[in-house]
Amino acid sequence: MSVEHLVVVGASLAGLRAVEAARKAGFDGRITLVGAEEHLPYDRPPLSKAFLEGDRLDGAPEIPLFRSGETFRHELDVHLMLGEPATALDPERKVVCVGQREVAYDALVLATGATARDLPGTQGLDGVHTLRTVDDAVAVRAALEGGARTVVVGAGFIGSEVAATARKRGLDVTVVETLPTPLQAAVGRTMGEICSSLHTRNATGLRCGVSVDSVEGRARVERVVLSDGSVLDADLVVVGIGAAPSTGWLAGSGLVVDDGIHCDATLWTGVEGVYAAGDVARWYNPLFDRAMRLEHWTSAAEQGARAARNALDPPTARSYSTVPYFWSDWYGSRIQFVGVADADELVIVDADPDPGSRCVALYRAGDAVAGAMTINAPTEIMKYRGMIAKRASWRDALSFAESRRAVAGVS
Ligand SMILES: Cc1cc2nc3c(=O)[nH]c(=O)nc-3n(C[C@H](O)[C@H](O)[C@H](O)COP(=O)(O)OP(=O)(O)OC[C@H]3O[C@@H](n4cnc5c(N)ncnc54)[C@H](O)[C@@H]3O)c2cc1C
Repeated sequence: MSVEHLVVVGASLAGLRAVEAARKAGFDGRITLVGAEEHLPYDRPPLSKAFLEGDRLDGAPEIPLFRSGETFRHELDVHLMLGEPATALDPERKVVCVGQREVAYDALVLATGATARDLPGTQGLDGVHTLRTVDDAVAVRAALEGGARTVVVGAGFIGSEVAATARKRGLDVTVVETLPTPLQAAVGRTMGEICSSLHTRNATGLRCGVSVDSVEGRARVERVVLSDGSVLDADLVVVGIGAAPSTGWLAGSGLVVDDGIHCDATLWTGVEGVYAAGDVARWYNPLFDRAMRLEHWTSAAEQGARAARNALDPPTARSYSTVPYFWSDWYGSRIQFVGVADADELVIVDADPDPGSRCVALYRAGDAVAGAMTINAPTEIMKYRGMIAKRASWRDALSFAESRRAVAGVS
């Protein structure tokens, strides 16, 4: 059956790319984009970076929108249903429920992303925030503008970026992390230690290997009590302890959901006409021969486009494979990572101890390069991404990295 109505649930990066790809592929049927937030699709990475720094005096930070409402309505010819979440999916009747309405589809792309995890016991306490949406970012930014003593819980990307921005504003900041180093889950312990030094060189307090016992205060947060008994005074607590895929509304739909919506290599859920993309999708990545769920900008964008094309024409569906890639900005340094960190060996090819200078590390799996991390070497990282995709040998990757070290050293 040919597709007359494409419905996309989740109006953010993956959902937007799905809509754009459908039109680019020449689809001239109806498209409906359903989004829980009232805002048009906007870009999340700036929310923990430039958006928190902004110095607009009118107190109205600009939302980093991808496209105007005009573009959605006229250029992309999309029917927008914003401000209300989809609450159920009935794949037998091919219907999505949004409030009291039923939206019938021929093809469906699920792009509902992820929701920030709360710190248990902090509900209802003013001054405690997660950072996932632009509304969260407005609240955090207002607190930073007020000069808050800031405690960040979790030294992952988002927590560390918030800490860097708060320090840039000259605020007193402490980051609390349960693991021995920041970013450990993503880049491993050794590279996590190098990331630690970015915090400590910038006078951010870093408390690793401890957890939060309680966050206390009357109506507002006043202090954070740690598992070693120490107490941090705080006006603002930003919780960056990860996100969970937004799948609750799919209960009873028959889709396989377990830490993400399970999909095959073509992003198909196994249910007729239903595909998934972005942070919510757990798909089989042929390049690594394993199922993955990524929370990275690049893969969310690419998956959105691929899922829509496949949903519109299942017989010609193509698989989506990728070398995972993310970046993060801390204190003016750009951290970039490609591939996977669970490797047999890590070699730090280049690590200059000076602040702001470059660092390059490679991860070996068997006799191939499986991952690479750089700090302040933006032109190099994509070379490693290409090598991982082509399954380049470890020897070749290492000799390339060494040759680049020589070049960087003399320039
Ligand atoms: C603060 C922040 C900084 C980041 N920085 C970086 C970075 O530097 N580098 C990087 O690689 N990645 C970064 N990321 C990750 C990147 O932004 C995400 O990977 C990307 O946004 C995922 O896009 P998505 O469309 O899959 O999901 P999301 O962006 O999470 O969007 C999902 C949308 O679906 C909506 N939704 C949820 N449930 C429903 C429902 N039932 N019905 C309708 N709508 C629903 C949500 O409200 C949301 O708008 C950052 C993320 C955040 C939050």
